[in-house]
Amino acid sequence: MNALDDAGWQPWDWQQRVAAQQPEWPDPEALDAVIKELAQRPALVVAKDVDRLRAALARAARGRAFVLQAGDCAESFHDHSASSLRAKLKIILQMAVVLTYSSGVSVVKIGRIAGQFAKPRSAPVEVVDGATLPSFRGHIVHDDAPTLDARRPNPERLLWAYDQSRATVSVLRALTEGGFADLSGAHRWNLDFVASSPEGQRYQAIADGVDRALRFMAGCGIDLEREAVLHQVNVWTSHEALLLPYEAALTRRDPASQRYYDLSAHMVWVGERTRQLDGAHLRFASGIANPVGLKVGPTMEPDTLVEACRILDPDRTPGRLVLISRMGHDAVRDRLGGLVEAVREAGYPVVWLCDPMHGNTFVSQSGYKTRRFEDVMDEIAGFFEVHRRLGTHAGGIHLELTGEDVTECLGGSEAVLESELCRAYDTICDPRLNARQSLDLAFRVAELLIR
Ligand SMILES: O=C[C@H](O)[C@H](O)COP(=O)(O)O
Ligand SMILES: C=C(OP(=O)(O)O)C(=O)O
Ligand SMILES: [Mn+2]
Repeated sequence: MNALDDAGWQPWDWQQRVAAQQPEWPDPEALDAVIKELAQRPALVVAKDVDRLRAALARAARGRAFVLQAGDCAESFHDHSASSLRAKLKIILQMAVVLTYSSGVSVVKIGRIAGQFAKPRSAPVEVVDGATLPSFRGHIVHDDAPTLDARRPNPERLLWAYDQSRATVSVLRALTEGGFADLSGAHRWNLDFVASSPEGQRYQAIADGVDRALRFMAGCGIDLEREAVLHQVNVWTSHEALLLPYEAALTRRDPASQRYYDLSAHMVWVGERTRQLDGAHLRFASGIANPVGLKVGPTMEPDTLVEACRILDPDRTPGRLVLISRMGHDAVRDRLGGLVEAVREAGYPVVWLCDPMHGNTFVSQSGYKTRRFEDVMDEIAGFFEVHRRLGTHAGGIHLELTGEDVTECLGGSEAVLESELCRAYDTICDPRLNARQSLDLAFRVAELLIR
């Protein structure tokens, strides 16, 4: 047992462990100054809302809700207009309506948003146009331009990421609490370039159905104005807790409960590349009261996963731990079952999500990092098959998507072809599903949910 296991947890004690995937900050004093500044800034979310998300996830752990966690691979400092945020929100709301309308299951909506800036990478360097450069690690670290100068880590960016996250949280709140997300407006969420497509028209029919249901309820004497659930929607925030100085600086002790909360987001997760049992990331995540996600890839062994559950959720609290399977479509049917069984036998009340993106990435002949829609769907289908066989709950999906009309993933009903990837390949990191592919996926997942 490590000496740390006996001591009380502290927000900075992860520093006694090895932290993988941290940038090499050229000026440690400048980083310290930024951390001190961040620690003085207001928290981005409040502990009460973190607890509400945990309660919602506890319902998913009991099989009573389905989680939709979605957003960019990496948020960008160059693209955070209210209109692109609105488009992101629209597609998430549309997908949730499709899932709930078709299956009757309530959907917990979580954005990869308002803090999803830092990226772990497989290799420390990349070659761009013949030049060898430090790999791009997200705008919270450096710029993505392919020059040595742009790729130098700059700690000031932690403050810029905080500022952008704060603005994003406030636009999100205005949209979700100010009428935009009212169910009676479900027609308005159809994005222009989606509306005339087959998926858009299929969605339109559902929005008509929602209207009819609302009229029916009003006709039965239910005062719809007073039903808050119809007018206010929660879209919780989440990101990978990768840059531990940023996370620790925004970790605060709740005066009521005396527990520590990472108030940079409602939920954070530990990635596939930083989930070492004796590493700094698990140590940090073990002590915060937030719901915590853990990516579970194809090399994970059942014993290791059970030990990670013990570290992250020793009290077996429903809604605390979210296991995000990202096996790849060709491995999910072989690898997932043993892990689900081991966790169940050990008695951890986790929520299982399927991330069908990160195990299915490849580089196209034309040099674009991409994913096939059919592989993504096949991994989700395999995930449902495994849970159905074991009698456990397929708790949700974790996706990289955007509300924009991009061409980053191949296939889908509009069939993006390899030759078209160059038309609108706008991501700064991994390829995202575009709005039509995302809606198409929601219809297909709804069919899996009701089967
Ligand atoms: O999600 C983002 C990760 O940084 C990414 O999947 C790793 O990609 P890489 O293998 O290109 O580094
Ligand atoms: C890096 C990511 O995933 P993973 O850790 O599963 O590779 C991610 O979700 O962006
Ligand atoms: Mn990614």
